[in-house]
Amino acid sequence: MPSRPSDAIIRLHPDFTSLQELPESYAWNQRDDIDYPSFDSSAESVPIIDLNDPNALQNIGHACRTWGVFQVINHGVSTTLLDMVESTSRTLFSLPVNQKLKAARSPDGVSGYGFARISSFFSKLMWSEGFTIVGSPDEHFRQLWPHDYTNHCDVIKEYKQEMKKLAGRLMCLMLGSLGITAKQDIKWAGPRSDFKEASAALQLNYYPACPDPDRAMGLAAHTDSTLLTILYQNSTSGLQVLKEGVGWIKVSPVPDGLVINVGDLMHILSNGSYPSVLHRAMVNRTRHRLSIAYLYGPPSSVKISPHPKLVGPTHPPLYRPITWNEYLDTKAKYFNKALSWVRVCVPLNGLVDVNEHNNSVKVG
Ligand SMILES: C=C1C[C@]23C[C@@]1(O)CC[C@H]2[C@@]12CCC[C@@](C)(C(=O)O1)[C@H]2[C@@H]3C(=O)O
Ligand SMILES: O=C(O)CCC(=O)C(=O)O
Ligand SMILES: [Fe+2]
Repeated sequence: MPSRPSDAIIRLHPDFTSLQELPESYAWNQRDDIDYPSFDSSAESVPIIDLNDPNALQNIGHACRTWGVFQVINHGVSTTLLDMVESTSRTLFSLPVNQKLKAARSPDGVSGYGFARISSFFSKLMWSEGFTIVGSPDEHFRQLWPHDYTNHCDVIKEYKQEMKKLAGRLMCLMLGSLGITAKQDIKWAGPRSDFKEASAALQLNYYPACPDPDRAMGLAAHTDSTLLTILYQNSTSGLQVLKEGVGWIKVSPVPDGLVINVGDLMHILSNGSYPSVLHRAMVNRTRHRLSIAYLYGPPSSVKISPHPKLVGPTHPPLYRPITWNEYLDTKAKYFNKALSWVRVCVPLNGLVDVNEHNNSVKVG
């Protein structure tokens, strides 16, 4: 037993660069995660959608229905900004462990440095570090870089602003492809349909190079509790998505592309038409990997429920109304079974939700 709480934190946050071999606590057996075959992009690949394409709305609808994930190009976010946010993230994770721990996420907090939140559902550790930003990054960044935090804060603030614009645009397209008009049908979209009151979190993920990548896990399979997630990944591949009936498919990085995941709240809002996507991150032997997830949801007071336009006598509402915070609490308790807990009717195709996988059992 560690004698002080800080020992426990340090034990869980090793200096990855000093490890020449994979410690047993990081060695996953296949059965520890969702066990399906993996394919590279030559088998089938996640759709890449050009937002300038006149058919973007239809293409997005098709991708959401069949994949729950797609990549976008020509999205309007500048390469310079993407480079800057990547550089800030890399600088952050390169700090000495003791410095990063000054901005550690508190046990009951959301923001700050820490290991993957979903770790508590697994007995094996994940080969990654994370930093969550909810609201302003100022306080935590001042702890990390007492003398020059302002530039890094500015980069994060600008990135969040640009992501919010893009997320609003994607909401209009995703809802539009379901026959829902943001302006008329979604009250909280606001008079300009810009979803100004939306909430969001930014999650920086770092996956160091790993001596034994085949036995390690960067981030275990999960769905995001969001309406949608916008993920930037650097040029090292690692993200995989589960395609029902096929297996794990690699999402290869596309220059300046952004990955869009359908989250659980969109699954609920669409009454199951757009299923949230199960995804995970694998690691690499020689190259580190960085990803930056913009997790986007409704304002805290808004209850998300199946949209009335998608509900009728033959399509009963499958989920009960729930706020984002209530859903996050459900997720923290039931993990990948959270959607089933919000379900009001027995699924038409059997007894479990499409995303419910029996992987929340402690292993090892
Ligand atoms: C808004 C949030 C979604 C998230 C939990 C959080 O409060 C902040 C971090 C998010 C994240 C990122 C990595 C995967 C994930 C499952 C996790 O453990 O933390 C998601 C959470 C989520 O979408 O449920
Ligand atoms: O690193 C990745 O590719 C996935 C990250 C992710 O799923 C998340 O932050 O929710
Ligand atoms: Fe995710």
